[in-house]
Amino acid sequence: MSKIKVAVSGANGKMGQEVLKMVINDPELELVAAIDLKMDAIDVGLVLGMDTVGINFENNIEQSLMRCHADVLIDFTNPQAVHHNIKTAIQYGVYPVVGTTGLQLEEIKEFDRLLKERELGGIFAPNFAIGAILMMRFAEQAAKYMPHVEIIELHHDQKIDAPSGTALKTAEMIKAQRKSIKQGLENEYEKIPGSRGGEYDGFRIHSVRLPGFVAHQEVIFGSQGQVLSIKHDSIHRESFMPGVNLAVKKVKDFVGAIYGLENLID
Ligand SMILES: NC(=O)C1=CN([C@@H]2O[C@H](COP(=O)(O)OP(=O)(O)OC[C@H]3O[C@@H](n4cnc5c(N)ncnc54)[C@H](OP(=O)(O)O)[C@@H]3O)[C@@H](O)[C@H]2O)C=CC1
Ligand SMILES: O=C(O)C1=N[C@H](C(=O)O)C[C@H](O)C1
Repeated sequence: MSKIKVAVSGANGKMGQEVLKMVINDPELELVAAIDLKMDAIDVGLVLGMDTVGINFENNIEQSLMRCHADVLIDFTNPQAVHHNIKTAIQYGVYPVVGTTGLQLEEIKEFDRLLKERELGGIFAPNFAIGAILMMRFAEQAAKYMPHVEIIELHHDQKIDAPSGTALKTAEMIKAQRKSIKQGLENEYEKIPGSRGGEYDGFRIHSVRLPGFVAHQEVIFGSQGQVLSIKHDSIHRESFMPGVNLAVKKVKDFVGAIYGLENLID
């Protein structure tokens, strides 16, 4: 069986480096490009602290995809870069697997249309950790019975977007399960603006950013005389790798955009 040729964008980032290791160590995958803006002509292995692997970092996605004939592009960049990278992948007939957060639902719909035009699949997953997928699923179920809810997500202090993609996806799943409720007192007020967090469909999302954290989320449900807490912790970025690996291996089975890893693991 031929190997799946993989290009990685955001390859020198925190997630990108973890993805490079995962791809290099999987005999079914072949790393064909490592793209990152400020990196050029340095062997990937040297940056990862390994032996050379024969693939140099590149900083121009168009030139890179034209050269490398990748099957799949894995993108972990940032909300500003990801749109262009996905469009470029589709243009070159490459299947995108996207972990970058900050994309709007409207943008994913637009990618769905572009992917279908080219008969390609694409996977857009705000979180690739199986535990996080279960946490979201359990929260979705709980919202039917305990509709009063708040989300607290906690991340490292290098994270640019808030709330996290995971918190937004959880909020969308909760919204689909309950009638909108404007939670809290009518006349509650904030002595410091933002104290009650961001509002989504009448409930609150709180974002904590501190050194020491990786990626964590707690969904808290409250009703008469009881609270239910559903919590997930990614304590290392390797937690995301089995999900990314699965997405790379399954993306060619789809046409159009798949939003959420849960759609791959039923
Ligand atoms: N879906 C999931 O399971 C997960 C998603 N994420 C998401 O992944 C994204 C990346 O996270 P993280 O690795 O922590 O971030 P980092 O900032 O560590 O990495 C992003 C990398 O992308 C580079 N970059 C910026 N613009 C481009 C471009 N146009 N082309 C190629 N590379 C570019 C950056 O370079 P420079 O630093 O020079 O700007 C940087 O090296 C975030 O959106 C985060 O929310 C994170 C973890 C899990
Ligand atoms: O930036 C991160 O680190 C993470 N981003 C994703 C998100 O925004 O949900 C996934 C995970 O939480 C880590």
